Amino acid sequence: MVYLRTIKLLREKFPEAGRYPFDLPSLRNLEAIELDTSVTFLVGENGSGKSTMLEAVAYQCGFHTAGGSRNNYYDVHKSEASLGDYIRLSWLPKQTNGFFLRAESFYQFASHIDSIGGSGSYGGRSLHAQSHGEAFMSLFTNRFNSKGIYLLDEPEAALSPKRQLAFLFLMRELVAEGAQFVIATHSPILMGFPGAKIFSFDESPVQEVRYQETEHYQLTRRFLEKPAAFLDE
Ligand SMILES: Nc1ncnc2c1ncn2[C@@H]1O[C@H](COP(=O)(O)OP(=O)(O)OP(=O)(O)O)[C@@H](O)[C@H]1O
Repeated sequence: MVYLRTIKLLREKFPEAGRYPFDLPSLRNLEAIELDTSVTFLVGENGSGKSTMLEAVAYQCGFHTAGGSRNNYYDVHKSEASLGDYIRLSWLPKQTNGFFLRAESFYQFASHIDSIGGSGSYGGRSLHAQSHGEAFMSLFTNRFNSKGIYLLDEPEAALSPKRQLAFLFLMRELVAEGAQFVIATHSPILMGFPGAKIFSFDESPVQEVRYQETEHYQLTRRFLEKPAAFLDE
C-alpha cells in the first residue's frame, strides 16, 4: 500500500547560501521524489544524502528523529533534521502509524524501552539482552504491523545475510497486509526486493535506477564470481 506519495522539496524556501544540506549534489535541481510502490530504496555512496532525506521525512511524519514512532518521547538529543522544514509530504490516505529506525541510535532507543518497562512489546526480553541483530528482528517482528509507514536507515547494519533474507520475507508479508517502507540501504540483498523502486543519490539530481544497474549489485556480483581476479584487477 502506498500512503506517502510525494516528497516535494520547497526550493523557494531554500536559503541562498550554499551550505549543508542545500549544497548536496543529490538535491541540486531536485523538485520531488515520487513514491508509487510499497517499497522504496534510497541508495548511494556514503555522504550522498540518504539519511538527510530520510530524517527529514521522519521529522515531517512526527516521528522521533533519533528513532521511534509518534509515541516515543525520550531524552536523546534529537537530530536537527536540517532538511525537515524544507520538504512537504503528500499522502493518500494519510498514515500516522509507523516507525523510524536509525541503526546508529538504536542503543538509546532500547534503553528508552527498558526505562518505560516496554519490553513486553518486543518479545518479552529487554532489547539490550538480545544481540544487535536479534534486537532488530524483535523490533521488526513485534513492533511493525500491517498498516503503517516504516522509515529504515540501514537496517542491514546488524543483520547477517540469512537475517536480511528473513527480513525480506517479513517485509513481503507486511507489504501484502498494507505496509509501506522507505529504506536507505547499502545492502545488495535488501534492495533486490521484487517490485521495489530504487532512487540513486549518486545522481544529481536523485534519479530512479534499476536494481541490476546499481553499483552495489554490479560490484558484489563481480566480486562474488571471482574474488581473487577482482582484487587483482
Ligand atoms: N549536521 C550536519 N552538518 C554539516 N554537514 C552534515 C551534517 N550532517 C551530515 N552532513 C554531511 O552531509 C553529507 C550527507 O550526509 P548523510 O548522512 O545524509 O549521507 P548518507 O548518504 O546517509 O551517508 P551514509 O551512507 O554514510 O550513511 C555528508 O557528507 C555529511 O558529512
